[in-house]
Amino acid sequence: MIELSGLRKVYPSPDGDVVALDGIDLTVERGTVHGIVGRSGAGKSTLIRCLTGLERPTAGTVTVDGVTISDLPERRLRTARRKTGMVFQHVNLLDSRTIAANVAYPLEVAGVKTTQRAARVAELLDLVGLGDRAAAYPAQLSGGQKQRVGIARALATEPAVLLCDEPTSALDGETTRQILGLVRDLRDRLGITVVFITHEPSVVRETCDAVTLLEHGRVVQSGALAQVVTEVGSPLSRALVPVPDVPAAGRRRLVEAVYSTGAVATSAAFAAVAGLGADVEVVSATVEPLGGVRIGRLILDTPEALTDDVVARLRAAGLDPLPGPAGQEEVA
Ligand SMILES: Nc1ncnc2c1ncn2[C@@H]1O[C@H](COP(=O)(O)OP(=O)(O)OP(=O)(O)O)[C@@H](O)[C@H]1O
Repeated sequence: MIELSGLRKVYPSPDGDVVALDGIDLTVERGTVHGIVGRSGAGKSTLIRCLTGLERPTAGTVTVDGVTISDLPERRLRTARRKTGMVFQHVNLLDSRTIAANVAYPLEVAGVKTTQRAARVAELLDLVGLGDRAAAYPAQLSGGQKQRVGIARALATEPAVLLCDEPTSALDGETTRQILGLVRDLRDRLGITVVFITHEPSVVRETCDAVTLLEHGRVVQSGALAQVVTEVGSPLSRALVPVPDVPAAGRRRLVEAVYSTGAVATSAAFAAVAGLGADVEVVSATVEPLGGVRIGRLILDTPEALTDDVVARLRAAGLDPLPGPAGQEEVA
């Protein structure tokens, strides 16, 4: 559905070139929600702008729904952009227009006839749960309702892809959950492909089917959510299934272990840990619900001499263990 190949974007600046994207290869499967995470400046927004065609890559290709948009001339790009809807953190609605007229706007621009427009707008407002607010004005809506209008407007031209740039970061917890529920619902009902930029691990856990971590314009880790969280010691496993900090002082050798209840029940994992004996201490742990299973992450404090045995026994019990570096370093 979305194919990025060797995508590179360099911004020239008086202090030297800024490499925002440095050779990104990425596939986003049709009908999935794909999270893009990474620190500020990692290149997330640049990636989204390349997907919309607003930004021309310095090198590489961007293919959306079979069309290589990075090669298109400007005029054809304008039509191709209708295949991509965008939702931002702050919804820019036209205050003087009703909700219905805001959602109708992209249809007017696309030249859709008035009668067809009215039917489509009603359908879109129903889809986002605002069927009864068509005549309201933006000032009369809550932040979450405005975001729903933004989503309806983004879907007006029946895009194959919905690009979401931090759409929930200005919303409270409950409203965020409702908007994330709506995004999943749209994926299921419309089969739309969603690319979702976020800073929040909980948003990825609740919404994404797959996730990509960017750092300095490069892909550090990418894959199905269930897969990346069980890659013990990986940055996405640690970020998405966090455990409380382990103070380094007084520790012996730390062993990190991960399991999924898809393969090992928590009771079996705990029994394996208990079987290691009183000399092995659990210093931090969590069990996080994720995609219909639960993911457990444990940090064990182990006598140096027992480390190999602990690793072997945890592995035999179906956990993925990773001994930390010898010495006092943290692995949490
Ligand atoms: N128009 C531009 N001109 C010059 N440099 C830019 C431009 N846009 C982005 N950059 C630089 O490219 C790099 C990636 O920026 P980008 O905005 O894509 O990161 P980001 O991951 O979206 O960050 P944030 O989470 O803070 O929005 C940064 O070093 C940024 O300063």
